[in-house]
Amino acid sequence: MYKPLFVTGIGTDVGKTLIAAILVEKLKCDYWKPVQAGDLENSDTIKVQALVSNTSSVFHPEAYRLTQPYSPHKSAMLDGVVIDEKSIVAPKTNNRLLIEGAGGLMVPLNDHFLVIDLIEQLGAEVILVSQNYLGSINHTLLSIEALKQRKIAIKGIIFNGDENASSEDYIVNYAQIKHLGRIPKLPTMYKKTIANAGTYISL
Ligand SMILES: Nc1ncnc2c1ncn2[C@@H]1O[C@H](COP(=O)(O)OP(=O)(O)OP(=O)(O)O)[C@@H](O)[C@H]1O
Ligand SMILES: C[C@H](N)[C@H](N)CCCCCC(=O)O
Ligand SMILES: [Mg+2]
Repeated sequence: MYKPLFVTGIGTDVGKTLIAAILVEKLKCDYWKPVQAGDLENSDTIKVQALVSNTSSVFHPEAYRLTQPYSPHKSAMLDGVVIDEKSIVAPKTNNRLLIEGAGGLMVPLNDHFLVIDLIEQLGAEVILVSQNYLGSINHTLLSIEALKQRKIAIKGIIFNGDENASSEDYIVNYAQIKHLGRIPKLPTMYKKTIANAGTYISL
């Protein structure tokens, strides 16, 4: 049986949800976002569901649905709840499960438990989403360093947006991880665009 795939990023807003949709469609796997902070009426689960065409992927309900768009520990506090990591248990499925985190790896879920701890708890392997901007080499290598320190398996890295071949080469050569592909800026967010974008990723 496959380990779950955990899609994390070098920060928030780097394109995890978009890339999760492309992967769910490509692999026909299930999708689960354990903690949604804010945007409940247009959650990441709703977005991915709207972009996926196949009918075998199952979209599992979030463990925590928080009303405010902040770091989950703060959103939880504002809603008067405390996220209990023991209650975040992967949904049962016979299909491969893709999990999307919130923000990057060191984002807190409560006062002692971070997204990276959740990846370990779930026994998942990681796909890291990076974007090319000035400063992104540092953010990317720090993320990889944290994963390696915990001996978390890294399936590879996907770059999102404009190409920067020299940065991408530096990162994969230095960190010795697999370049799984790059998703260009997509002009439209239709199901067909997402299905076609699967060809940009080797997995
Ligand atoms: N390759 C792309 N082409 C066009 N638009 C993109 C691309 N990647 C991301 N976007 C847009 O950028 C925004 C942020 O992307 P996305 O929601 O996937 O980020 P995220 O990493 O999932 O954020 P969060 O931490 O909130 O979960 C969205 O509006 C998304 O549609
Ligand atoms: C609300 C937002 N869309 C994300 N899901 C949460 C991002 C938390 C980032 C926290 C941080 O790194 O400072
Ligand atoms: Mg997202």
